[in-house]
Amino acid sequence: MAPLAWRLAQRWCPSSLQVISFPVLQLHLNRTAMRASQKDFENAMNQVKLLKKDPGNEVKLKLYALYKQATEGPCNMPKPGVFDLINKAKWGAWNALGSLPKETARQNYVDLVSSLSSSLESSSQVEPGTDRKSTGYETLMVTSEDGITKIMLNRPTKKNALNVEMYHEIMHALKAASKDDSAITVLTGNGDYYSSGNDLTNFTDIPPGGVEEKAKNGAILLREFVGCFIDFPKPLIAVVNGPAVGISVTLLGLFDAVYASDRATFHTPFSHLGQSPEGCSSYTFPKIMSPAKATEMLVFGKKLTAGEACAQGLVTEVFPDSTFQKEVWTRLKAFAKLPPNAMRISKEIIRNREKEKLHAVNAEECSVLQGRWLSDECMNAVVSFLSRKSKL
Ligand SMILES: CCCCC/C=C/CC(=O)SCCNC(=O)CCNC(=O)[C@H](O)C(C)(C)COP(=O)(O)OP(=O)(O)OC[C@H]1O[C@@H](n2cnc3c(N)ncnc32)[C@H](O)[C@@H]1OP(=O)(O)O
Repeated sequence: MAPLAWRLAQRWCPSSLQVISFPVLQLHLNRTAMRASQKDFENAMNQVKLLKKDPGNEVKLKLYALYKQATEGPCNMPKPGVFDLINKAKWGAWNALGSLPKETARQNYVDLVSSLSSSLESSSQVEPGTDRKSTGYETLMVTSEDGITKIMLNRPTKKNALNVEMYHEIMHALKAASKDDSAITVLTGNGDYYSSGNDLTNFTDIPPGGVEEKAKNGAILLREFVGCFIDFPKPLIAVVNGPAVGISVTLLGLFDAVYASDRATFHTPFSHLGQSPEGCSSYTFPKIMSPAKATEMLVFGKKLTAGEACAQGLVTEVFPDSTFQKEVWTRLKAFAKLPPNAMRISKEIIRNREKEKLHAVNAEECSVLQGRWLSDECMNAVVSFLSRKSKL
């Protein structure tokens, strides 16, 4: 039997559509809207065939899954048997997209192909300057157009859990976005989740210095990571496409606006995990929603619906999932046309008053968490998840 990689390579462009030779320039000029048209989608399928280099199995599975979701909707195949490795991998990737709307899948497919085209050198010419894609990210899809830099968490099969690489890549993408010519920056998730929070396998890779060194390194990384959100100079908007857990929720207190699908939920189960709040939430949440409501979330782990989170001020506005992407991106594109320097300066005035305090809170939270990570309560919770005994 041919190796898995080769057999996937033969199937990664699942369309039977004929190759239509639209120039790549047309693809970019056609993209007057953030949402991909059917023509963009077809162009992207053709682009895939022109890639010179193999993008690897993980990407090919993503392409397959997004294609199926865009054309057929949620996974409708029965789960293949354990020995049917190829179809099981494909089924897993498609199924992980959950109820992601077809239009969003189509847009994500186009974005993914576009980022591949620039990173893997398509054999076609890409017109410079019309549209920019950041390259080289393993865990993110970063695009920049219409004055908006979109940073999309891109580990849908792991519910966009943040592994160590993703923490670094987000910091890198934020630093790049702070200097690019976009007016606003958006963070969102690919697939059915916004993010399931810290990747619990981050706890498994113990360095020679043991668990103490691991906890110390984790606290240093977390402090730097949250610091990037505190200092981010442009309007930063969260487009919460689905459930959000842990650090992906706490960070929302540092965003300038939070738009959520009515499918989204907000869950900070720190006590269940033997941990404590981060992302400056011990300071921002009581201010945003009252100390008692913040306690329900951060201490007792109460999960909020999008409507509840909006009523408590954590979320700016909730949209029906069926129109979420359309309504939010229309609004964001209008915001992105506002004078960028005025927006930056207004944000600075609001944020500067709080910056010193936020950095101090961040430092304290990281130091407390460093201790929590060494506790039996935390270790037991992580082992329990990793040995598949528990889920939220
Ligand atoms: C530098 C360090 C900084 C640390 C900062 C600290 C932050 C604190 C937090 O963020 S606390 C929150 C931690 N998150 C969790 O505890 C979530 C754990 N995940 C779950 O409970 C569930 O996966 C779920 C409820 C999110 C989704 O359940 P569902 O049944 O819909 O899906 P699966 O469980 O089958 O998930 C699909 C695959 O994704 C893997 N996965 C999901 N979330 C995580 C995660 N947080 N860490 C690691 N892996 C995760 C899951 O294991 C499945 O993988 P598999 O297909 O290989 O089995």
